Amino acid sequence: MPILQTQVIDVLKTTYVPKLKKLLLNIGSIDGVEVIGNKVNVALRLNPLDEETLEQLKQIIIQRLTRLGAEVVDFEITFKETPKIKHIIAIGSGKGGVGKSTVTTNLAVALANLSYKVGIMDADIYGPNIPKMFGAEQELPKVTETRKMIPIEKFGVKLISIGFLIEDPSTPVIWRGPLVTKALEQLYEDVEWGELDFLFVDLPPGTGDVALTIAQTLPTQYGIIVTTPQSVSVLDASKALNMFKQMNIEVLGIIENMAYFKCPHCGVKTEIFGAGGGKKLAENNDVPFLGSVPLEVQVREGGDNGIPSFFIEGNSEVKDAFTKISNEILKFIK
Ligand SMILES: Nc1ncnc2c1ncn2[C@@H]1O[C@H](COP(=O)(O)OP(=O)(O)OP(=O)(O)O)[C@@H](O)[C@H]1O
Repeated sequence: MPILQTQVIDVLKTTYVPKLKKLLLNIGSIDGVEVIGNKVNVALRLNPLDEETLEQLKQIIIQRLTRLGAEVVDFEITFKETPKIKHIIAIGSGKGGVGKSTVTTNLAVALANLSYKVGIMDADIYGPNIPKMFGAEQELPKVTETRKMIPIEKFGVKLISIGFLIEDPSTPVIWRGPLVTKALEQLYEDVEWGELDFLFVDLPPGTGDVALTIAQTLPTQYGIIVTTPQSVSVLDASKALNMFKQMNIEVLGIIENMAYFKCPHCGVKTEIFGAGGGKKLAENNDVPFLGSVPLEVQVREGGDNGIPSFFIEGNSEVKDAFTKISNEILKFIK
């Protein structure tokens, strides 16, 4: 019986990579398969692998193709270049609307302002807000000769978002499972990030598929949780925190957003969403409390007008809050 190309592809699709316990297709792609009589040529493009794992992987493929009748198996393996990023920090929240994108935006510009090389990957593919927060909605990333996207640069931060690539950001993206995985992989791997000190990943709210995919496809080291002081938000935030822990992502800490409102006329502080929820969450879980950000009209206006509130003149409490939180982060990682 002649060996069919489709049979070889089926074998490759169902091959697990030893040690990593991932399917071959989770760490790369099949570039080509050629069958000439009993000889099979396999071309693969993979994430970098150590020599031992690569050798074991080849042996597994050879064994399985031998069972199909192959007598000679030749490999042509190329490796993907992985981005040169020192620290990947995922920003999550339990509930939507607590200010996760606002916090991501302002932390990124605060660190860029300290001369760090910073990027944001907007992984909120169901509601990408980062382009709007940076006033970059009309931008379209250029593509290099090697088919990599060049991030849009605003306020010293490199940005990639699905929002740049869909025609109408108000139309919800209704992708599921494998398409989401592919899109997230591309938003990370097929981007000319250059060298970065920090890549912030703005996750969708909650503990769904995207967060899991990020943990599996990106070498995410750290997580930050954003919550309001309100008890429902804190309860959901604790689920997000546990999700990070289960995925072996080190929790850098909790940020409490919309912590209080200071009346611009009389200076009285009102704790609209209650007080201390974020701090308590941090204490109960033995993770650092990174700081509080006040509720301010300028923050909302900045988000709507595409100017990060860190840059708004006279907006010192918010700027101070983000400066302090950035310094806390830098204490843990540099
Ligand atoms: N500290 C703040 N003061 C005033 N407005 C704020 C503050 N933080 C966030 N906002 C506003 O609240 C709204 C929601 O914020 P944002 O989009 O950052 O939340 P999110 O948690 O990323 O939401 P989601 O992920 O559900 O889309 C925005 O209009 C934003 O400008």
